[in-house]
Amino acid sequence: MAAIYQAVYRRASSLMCRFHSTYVRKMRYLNDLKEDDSLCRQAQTSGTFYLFHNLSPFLQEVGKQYLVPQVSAAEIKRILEKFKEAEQWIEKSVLIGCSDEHVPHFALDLGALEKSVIESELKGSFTDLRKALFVVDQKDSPLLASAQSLLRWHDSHQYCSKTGQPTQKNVAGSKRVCHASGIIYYPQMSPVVITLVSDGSRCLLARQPSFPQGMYSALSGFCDMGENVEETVRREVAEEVGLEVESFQYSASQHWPFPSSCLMIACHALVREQQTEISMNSLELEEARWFDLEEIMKGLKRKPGSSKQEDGSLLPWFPPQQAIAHQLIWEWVKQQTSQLA
Ligand SMILES: NC(=O)c1ccc[n+]([C@@H]2O[C@H](COP(=O)([O-])OP(=O)(O)OC[C@H]3O[C@@H](n4cnc5c(N)ncnc54)[C@H](O)[C@@H]3O)[C@@H](O)[C@H]2O)c1
Ligand SMILES: [Mg+2]
Repeated sequence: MAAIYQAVYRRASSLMCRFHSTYVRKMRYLNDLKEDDSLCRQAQTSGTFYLFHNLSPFLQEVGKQYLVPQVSAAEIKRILEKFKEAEQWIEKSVLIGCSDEHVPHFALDLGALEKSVIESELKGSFTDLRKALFVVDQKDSPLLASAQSLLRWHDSHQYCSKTGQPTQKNVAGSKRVCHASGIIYYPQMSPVVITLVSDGSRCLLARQPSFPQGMYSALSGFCDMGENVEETVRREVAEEVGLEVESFQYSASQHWPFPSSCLMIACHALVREQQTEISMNSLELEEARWFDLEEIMKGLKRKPGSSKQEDGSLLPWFPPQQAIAHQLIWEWVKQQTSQLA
């Protein structure tokens, strides 16, 4: 009966979908896969897989490029048969998207299997995400970041925090259930605000002790429970550099996988021209200072390796394109240069 119902449902939704755009149809299909375990299990047999090993994505180096291969289900099966555990491993995969033609994409972490065997079979290597995000084509970075975040979430939510019993994932990996308590766990992210403070003609960038040498970025901070974005912006700027935000404007957002699954909410904030003296919180930051337009333009042209001077000191450089801080700095430059024009 259930099978007949599902077939009728699929036929009805495919008829309805004819009137929808490619995007709408794709989103509806992904949602169906999340809701319907048997549909998703079937999709695993025709999908493609992005492989990870202990949360490091699999890349192939071709010439000077790093590619993120999509491995077919048949290829995965062939490799897994070497370990005699094929079926069990496919079950661990999580749905991360699909093509316009509805070929589903999954991410699969083969962390417990011998890394070198998989690497030599597929001619590539598992690469730390902190490197991978910055060497692959820019269109692939968000996919690797969100896939790793979802895999990490599953890895750290194997047990119910109330009963201590194992939790079970649905086939798509969009939730986990504790059958003892009935609690459903959904993947979580932490909202973080990243703010580029300006006094009208300069912008404020800072260094955390953990940053690579010479790199400066916009101020960032996790949202506290109950706060809205505006309150976080005002609090973080006050806490970290002792300034009061007068006005702020939302710019864009980005998923960021470090330290684990952040939703970065990027904003521009203005402080009063008369109140620009920085009082830095040295528990969080090792340096915070104002930069004028010329310094910013020079810093944007520098790469990490090119910032060292002959006397060993480092000239400032800023986060790469993949980080939303980069976009904030460019928006500020555009706004400043349009004012000058
Ligand atoms: N993509 C980008 O351009 C970009 C730029 C800057 C920072 N970031 C990210 O923003 C994140 C937050 O920035 P921050 O370190 O300045 O935050 P922060 O100023 O709030 O300070 C971090 C501290 O906040 C506490 N904290 C509160 N809630 C937390 C949570 N949910 N998870 C972890 N720690 C929590 C911890 O004590 C931690 O040491 C960083 O992890 C960093 O990766 C991204
Ligand atoms: Mg901070």
